[in-house]
Amino acid sequence: MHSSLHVPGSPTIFSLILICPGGPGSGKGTQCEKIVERYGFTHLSSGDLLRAEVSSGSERGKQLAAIMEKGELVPLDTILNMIKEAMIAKASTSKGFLIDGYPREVRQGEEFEKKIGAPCLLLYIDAKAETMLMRLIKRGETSGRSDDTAQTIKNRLELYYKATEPVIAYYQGRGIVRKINAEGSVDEVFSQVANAIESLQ
Ligand SMILES: Nc1ncnc2c1ncn2[C@@H]1O[C@H](COP(=O)(O)OP(=O)(O)O)[C@@H](O)[C@H]1O
Ligand SMILES: Nc1ncnc2c1ncn2[C@H]1C[C@H](O)[C@@H](COP(=O)(O)OP(=O)(O)O)O1
Ligand SMILES: [Mg+2]
Repeated sequence: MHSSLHVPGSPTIFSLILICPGGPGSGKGTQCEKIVERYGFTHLSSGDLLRAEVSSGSERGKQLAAIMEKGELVPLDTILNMIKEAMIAKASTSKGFLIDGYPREVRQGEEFEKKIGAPCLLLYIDAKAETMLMRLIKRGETSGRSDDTAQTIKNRLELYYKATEPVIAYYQGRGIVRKINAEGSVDEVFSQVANAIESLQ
Protein backbone atom coordinates (compact mmCIF):
# COMPACT_ATOMS: atom_id res chain seq x y z
CA MET A 1 0.00 0.00 0.00
CA HIS A 2 1.22 3.54 -0.66
CA SER A 3 3.34 5.16 2.03
CA SER A 4 2.13 8.53 3.22
CA LEU A 5 1.41 10.86 0.34
CA HIS A 6 2.56 14.44 0.57
CA VAL A 7 1.42 16.88 -2.05
CA PRO A 8 4.09 19.65 -2.17
CA GLY A 9 2.78 22.70 -0.36
CA SER A 10 -0.06 20.85 1.32
CA PRO A 11 -0.06 21.81 4.98
CA THR A 12 -0.04 18.31 6.43
CA ILE A 13 0.88 14.79 5.44
CA PHE A 14 -1.94 12.29 5.03
CA SER A 15 -1.69 8.63 4.26
CA LEU A 16 -3.49 7.49 1.16
CA ILE A 17 -6.72 9.16 0.10
CA LEU A 18 -9.45 7.37 -1.82
CA ILE A 19 -12.48 9.31 -2.99
CA CYS A 20 -15.86 7.85 -3.77
CA PRO A 21 -17.94 10.05 -6.05
CA GLY A 22 -21.28 8.90 -7.39
CA GLY A 23 -24.87 10.03 -7.66
CA PRO A 24 -27.36 10.26 -4.81
CA GLY A 25 -28.59 6.76 -4.11
CA SER A 26 -25.86 5.08 -6.17
CA GLY A 27 -24.67 3.14 -3.12
CA LYS A 28 -21.62 5.13 -1.95
CA GLY A 29 -22.40 4.84 1.75
CA THR A 30 -23.18 1.13 1.52
CA GLN A 31 -19.93 0.37 -0.30
CA CYS A 32 -17.90 2.57 2.04
CA GLU A 33 -19.17 0.60 5.05
CA LYS A 34 -17.94 -2.62 3.40
CA ILE A 35 -14.60 -1.05 2.51
CA VAL A 36 -14.09 0.02 6.14
CA GLU A 37 -14.96 -3.50 7.32
CA ARG A 38 -12.40 -5.14 5.03
CA TYR A 39 -9.60 -2.57 4.75
CA GLY A 40 -9.94 -0.47 7.89
CA PHE A 41 -9.83 2.89 6.12
CA THR A 42 -11.25 5.98 7.85
CA HIS A 43 -14.63 6.70 6.22
CA LEU A 44 -15.61 10.37 6.06
CA SER A 45 -19.04 10.99 4.53
CA SER A 46 -19.66 14.64 3.71
CA GLY A 47 -23.38 14.13 4.23
CA ASP A 48 -22.90 12.51 7.64
CA LEU A 49 -20.62 15.37 8.76
CA LEU A 50 -23.27 17.87 7.67
CA ARG A 51 -26.12 15.95 9.32
CA ALA A 52 -24.12 15.88 12.56
CA GLU A 53 -23.83 19.67 12.40
CA VAL A 54 -27.57 19.93 11.70
CA SER A 55 -28.45 17.71 14.67
CA SER A 56 -26.19 19.79 16.93
CA GLY A 57 -28.87 22.49 16.67
CA SER A 58 -26.27 25.16 15.91
CA GLU A 59 -27.16 28.28 13.92
CA ARG A 60 -24.89 27.01 11.13
CA GLY A 61 -26.69 23.67 11.29
CA LYS A 62 -30.01 25.38 10.72
CA GLN A 63 -28.64 27.11 7.62
CA LEU A 64 -27.19 23.87 6.31
CA ALA A 65 -30.47 22.00 6.86
CA ALA A 66 -32.35 24.58 4.76
CA ILE A 67 -29.91 24.04 1.88
CA MET A 68 -29.84 20.26 2.12
CA GLU A 69 -33.58 19.79 2.20
CA LYS A 70 -33.73 21.56 -1.17
CA GLY A 71 -31.11 19.20 -2.52
CA GLU A 72 -28.64 22.01 -3.12
CA LEU A 73 -24.90 22.05 -2.39
CA VAL A 74 -23.72 23.66 0.84
CA PRO A 75 -20.91 26.27 0.56
CA LEU A 76 -17.60 24.79 -0.58
CA ASP A 77 -15.52 26.17 2.31
CA THR A 78 -17.96 24.83 4.88
CA ILE A 79 -17.80 21.22 3.74
CA LEU A 80 -14.10 21.34 2.85
CA ASN A 81 -13.14 22.64 6.30
CA MET A 82 -15.34 20.03 7.98
CA ILE A 83 -13.60 17.26 6.04
CA LYS A 84 -10.15 18.72 6.66
CA GLU A 85 -10.74 19.01 10.41
CA ALA A 86 -12.02 15.43 10.52
CA MET A 87 -8.96 14.19 8.61
CA ILE A 88 -6.50 16.06 10.82
CA ALA A 89 -8.22 14.70 13.92
CA LYS A 90 -7.69 11.13 12.64
CA ALA A 91 -4.43 11.55 10.69
CA SER A 92 -2.16 10.02 13.34
CA THR A 93 -4.07 6.74 13.58
CA SER A 94 -5.62 6.43 10.12
CA LYS A 95 -4.64 3.71 7.64
CA GLY A 96 -5.98 5.89 4.87
CA PHE A 97 -9.03 8.02 4.15
CA LEU A 98 -12.15 7.12 2.23
CA ILE A 99 -13.93 10.35 1.31
CA ASP A 100 -17.61 9.78 0.47
CA GLY A 101 -19.74 12.44 -1.20
CA TYR A 102 -16.95 14.91 -1.91
CA PRO A 103 -16.11 16.45 -4.42
CA ARG A 104 -19.54 17.22 -5.78
CA GLU A 105 -18.25 19.79 -8.28
CA VAL A 106 -14.91 20.26 -10.04
CA ARG A 107 -13.83 23.31 -8.02
CA GLN A 108 -14.27 21.26 -4.85
CA GLY A 109 -11.74 18.81 -6.26
CA GLU A 110 -9.32 21.65 -7.05
CA GLU A 111 -9.64 23.17 -3.56
CA PHE A 112 -9.24 19.77 -1.90
CA GLU A 113 -5.87 19.32 -3.57
CA LYS A 114 -4.73 22.83 -2.65
CA LYS A 115 -5.70 22.48 1.00
CA ILE A 116 -5.44 18.76 1.76
CA GLY A 117 -3.81 16.49 -0.79
CA ALA A 118 -4.17 14.47 -3.98
CA PRO A 119 -6.34 11.34 -4.07
CA CYS A 120 -4.71 8.14 -5.31
CA LEU A 121 -7.88 6.33 -6.36
CA LEU A 122 -11.35 7.40 -7.46
CA LEU A 123 -14.05 4.77 -6.99
CA TYR A 124 -16.75 6.07 -9.28
CA ILE A 125 -19.98 4.36 -8.12
CA ASP A 126 -22.03 4.47 -11.30
CA ALA A 127 -25.76 3.66 -11.33
CA LYS A 128 -28.53 4.58 -13.75
CA ALA A 129 -30.83 7.51 -12.90
CA GLU A 130 -33.84 5.22 -12.53
CA THR A 131 -31.89 2.92 -10.21
CA MET A 132 -30.82 5.85 -8.02
CA LEU A 133 -34.38 7.20 -7.99
CA MET A 134 -35.79 3.82 -6.94
CA ARG A 135 -33.17 3.33 -4.23
CA LEU A 136 -33.66 6.82 -2.81
CA ILE A 137 -37.45 6.43 -2.68
CA LYS A 138 -36.98 3.13 -0.87
CA ARG A 139 -34.38 4.63 1.47
CA GLY A 140 -36.72 7.54 2.14
CA GLU A 141 -39.24 5.09 3.65
CA THR A 142 -36.91 4.52 6.60
CA SER A 143 -34.11 7.14 6.50
CA GLY A 144 -36.20 10.02 7.80
CA ARG A 145 -33.90 12.25 5.73
CA SER A 146 -35.55 15.48 4.61
CA ASP A 147 -33.71 15.15 1.26
CA ASP A 148 -35.16 11.73 0.42
CA THR A 149 -38.47 13.23 -0.75
CA ALA A 150 -39.66 13.11 -4.37
CA GLN A 151 -39.01 16.77 -5.31
CA THR A 152 -35.65 16.95 -3.55
CA ILE A 153 -34.54 13.67 -5.12
CA LYS A 154 -35.36 15.19 -8.52
CA ASN A 155 -33.31 18.32 -7.69
CA ARG A 156 -30.40 16.22 -6.45
CA LEU A 157 -30.30 14.03 -9.53
CA GLU A 158 -30.37 17.10 -11.80
CA LEU A 159 -27.55 18.68 -9.79
CA TYR A 160 -25.57 15.45 -9.94
CA TYR A 161 -25.58 15.36 -13.73
CA LYS A 162 -24.88 19.08 -14.01
CA ALA A 163 -22.17 19.54 -11.39
CA THR A 164 -20.88 16.22 -10.08
CA GLU A 165 -20.51 13.95 -13.11
CA PRO A 166 -17.95 16.42 -14.63
CA VAL A 167 -15.75 15.64 -11.61
CA ILE A 168 -15.00 12.22 -13.14
CA ALA A 169 -13.59 13.81 -16.30
CA TYR A 170 -11.45 16.11 -14.15
CA TYR A 171 -9.57 13.08 -12.76
CA GLN A 172 -9.89 10.81 -15.81
CA GLY A 173 -6.62 11.94 -17.35
CA ARG A 174 -4.58 10.78 -14.36
CA GLY A 175 -5.49 7.12 -14.69
CA ILE A 176 -6.83 6.91 -11.13
CA VAL A 177 -10.54 6.52 -11.94
CA ARG A 178 -12.09 3.05 -11.49
CA LYS A 179 -15.67 3.00 -12.78
CA ILE A 180 -17.77 0.62 -10.67
CA ASN A 181 -21.02 -0.70 -12.17
CA ALA A 182 -23.37 -0.19 -9.24
CA GLU A 183 -26.45 -1.80 -10.81
CA GLY A 184 -26.00 -5.25 -9.28
CA SER A 185 -26.35 -6.54 -5.73
CA VAL A 186 -24.35 -4.99 -2.91
CA ASP A 187 -21.90 -7.91 -3.02
CA GLU A 188 -21.56 -7.82 -6.82
CA VAL A 189 -20.70 -4.12 -6.59
CA PHE A 190 -18.31 -4.69 -3.70
CA SER A 191 -16.32 -7.35 -5.57
CA GLN A 192 -15.52 -4.70 -8.21
CA VAL A 193 -14.61 -2.23 -5.45
CA ALA A 194 -12.27 -4.74 -3.79
CA ASN A 195 -10.54 -5.47 -7.11
CA ALA A 196 -10.00 -1.75 -7.67
CA ILE A 197 -8.53 -1.24 -4.20
CA GLU A 198 -6.31 -4.30 -4.47
CA SER A 199 -5.01 -2.98 -7.80
CA LEU A 200 -3.36 -0.23 -5.69
CA GLN A 201 -1.02 -2.67 -3.96
N1 LIG B 1 -26.33 -2.57 -4.81
C1 LIG B 1 -27.49 -2.18 -4.22
N2 LIG B 1 -28.64 -2.80 -4.55
C2 LIG B 1 -29.81 -2.41 -3.99
N3 LIG B 1 -29.92 -1.43 -3.07
C3 LIG B 1 -28.80 -0.79 -2.70
C4 LIG B 1 -27.53 -1.12 -3.25
N4 LIG B 1 -26.59 -0.30 -2.67
C5 LIG B 1 -27.26 0.52 -1.83
N5 LIG B 1 -28.58 0.22 -1.83
C6 LIG B 1 -29.65 0.90 -1.07
O1 LIG B 1 -29.90 2.09 -1.80
C7 LIG B 1 -30.04 3.22 -0.90
C8 LIG B 1 -28.91 4.23 -1.20
O2 LIG B 1 -27.69 3.63 -0.79
P1 LIG B 1 -26.59 4.54 -0.10
O3 LIG B 1 -25.44 3.65 0.24
O4 LIG B 1 -27.21 5.36 0.99
O5 LIG B 1 -26.20 5.46 -1.35
P2 LIG B 1 -25.56 6.92 -1.40
O6 LIG B 1 -24.69 7.07 -0.16
O7 LIG B 1 -24.76 6.89 -2.69
O8 LIG B 1 -26.73 7.85 -1.44
C9 LIG B 1 -29.95 2.65 0.50
O9 LIG B 1 -31.27 2.42 0.96
C10 LIG B 1 -29.23 1.32 0.32
O10 LIG B 1 -29.64 0.34 1.28
N1 LIG C 1 -19.36 17.84 -1.19
C1 LIG C 1 -20.51 18.49 -0.92
N2 LIG C 1 -20.67 19.78 -1.31
C2 LIG C 1 -21.82 20.45 -1.06
N3 LIG C 1 -22.90 19.90 -0.45
C3 LIG C 1 -22.78 18.60 -0.04
C4 LIG C 1 -21.59 17.84 -0.24
N4 LIG C 1 -21.78 16.59 0.27
C5 LIG C 1 -23.04 16.57 0.76
N5 LIG C 1 -23.64 17.76 0.57
C6 LIG C 1 -25.03 18.10 0.92
C7 LIG C 1 -25.85 18.08 -0.37
C8 LIG C 1 -26.35 16.65 -0.41
O1 LIG C 1 -27.55 16.52 -1.17
C9 LIG C 1 -26.59 16.36 1.06
C10 LIG C 1 -26.54 14.88 1.39
O2 LIG C 1 -25.28 14.37 0.99
P1 LIG C 1 -25.03 12.77 1.09
O3 LIG C 1 -25.38 12.28 2.45
O4 LIG C 1 -23.65 12.51 0.55
O5 LIG C 1 -26.11 12.25 0.05
P2 LIG C 1 -26.24 10.75 -0.56
O6 LIG C 1 -25.57 9.83 0.41
O7 LIG C 1 -27.71 10.58 -0.69
O8 LIG C 1 -25.53 10.82 -1.89
O9 LIG C 1 -25.56 17.08 1.75
MG1 LIG D 1 -24.58 8.45 1.23
